[in-house]
Amino acid sequence: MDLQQLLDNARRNEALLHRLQAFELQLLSCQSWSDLLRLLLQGLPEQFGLDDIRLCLVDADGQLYQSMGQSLTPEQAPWLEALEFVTHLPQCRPGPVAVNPPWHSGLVLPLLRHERCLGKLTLFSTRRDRFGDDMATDFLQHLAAVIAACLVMVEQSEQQTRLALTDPLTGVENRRGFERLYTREWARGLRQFHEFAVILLDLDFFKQVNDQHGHATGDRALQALCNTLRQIVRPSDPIGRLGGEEFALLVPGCSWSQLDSLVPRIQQAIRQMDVRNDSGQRVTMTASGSYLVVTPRAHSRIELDQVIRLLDKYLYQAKAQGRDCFLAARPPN
Ligand SMILES: Nc1nc2c(ncn2[C@@H]2O[C@H](COP(=O)(O)OP(=O)(O)OP(=O)(O)O)[C@@H](O)[C@H]2O)c(=O)[nH]1
Repeated sequence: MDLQQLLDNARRNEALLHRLQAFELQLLSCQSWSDLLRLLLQGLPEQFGLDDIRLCLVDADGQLYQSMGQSLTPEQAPWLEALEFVTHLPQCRPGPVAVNPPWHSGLVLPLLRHERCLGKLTLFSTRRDRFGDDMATDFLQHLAAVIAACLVMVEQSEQQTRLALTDPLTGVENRRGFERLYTREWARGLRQFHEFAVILLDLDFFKQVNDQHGHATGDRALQALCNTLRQIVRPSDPIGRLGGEEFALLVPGCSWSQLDSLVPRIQQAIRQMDVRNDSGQRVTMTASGSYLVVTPRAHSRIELDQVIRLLDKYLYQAKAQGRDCFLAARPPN
């Protein structure tokens, strides 16, 4: 190799190093799955002229997939399909890998954190000479180590966010969490011209349950209520605890006629809940509530607070009508 070639190589390496350093800074500023996955799936190929990348992640208990699913917006959900989740990954060494057409060269980088393998990143190119046996991979291994650290960091940050949005007793969304999902559903409804239902419900005579059977029984009743609701709606349908014993359900794509059959099923399931007091005796429960269908419109945004205020009025009437009663609310124009 002559001097000119050596200089050219050195310049190329320096440029690559700068790009890697800039990319690492972007990685380190990621706080959510949305930031990190956008950077890895879109930024990495763009900024390094790669033809494709594949990210494989170890997710033994499905928690990682769930955490990403909860955090990404419905529009970002296809990113999950672009990732590969495995329960176990055999040790792999960094270096070139055999690839199938249309790719002509590939490089695999294990994502290691404190000697634990979190996954692997594979880079693909249509150029045969892009990833060869003689290629130095130390820069890229460093990048892989930063990616691994960011995966751990973002997972922790997402856990904190989740905790801040979750009701600790029942595990459902708290008011802020429910509001966030309502806002997301409103935006989705606007884009896809679809409606969604909101159901507000409140356990009847709950103070008596606490007074007669103790607070622990009351807590069990609230947990049983949430488990019951979870079994009736789809796993992805948001359930929120808005306060004490007041809960709300958001049911995407649910029409008035579907509510006509869903609401009685909810009432029936609550009547059948198996809540026991400290002596093992069954405590029967009922709930009252109100419901409406929200149709998002571009010109007038209806906030969750407005919906809940309206539903509260009907809930109050339902209670006044003797409880174990759900009323349809007249939606705002
Ligand atoms: N066990 C338990 N009780 C709670 C919790 N949060 C609120 N409560 C109780 O919920 C009860 C609500 O009572 P009220 O608002 O009078 O309503 P109610 O007795 O259900 O009467 P109606 O709603 O009119 O049928 C109060 O006794 C609160 O102390 C909780 O996390 N655990």
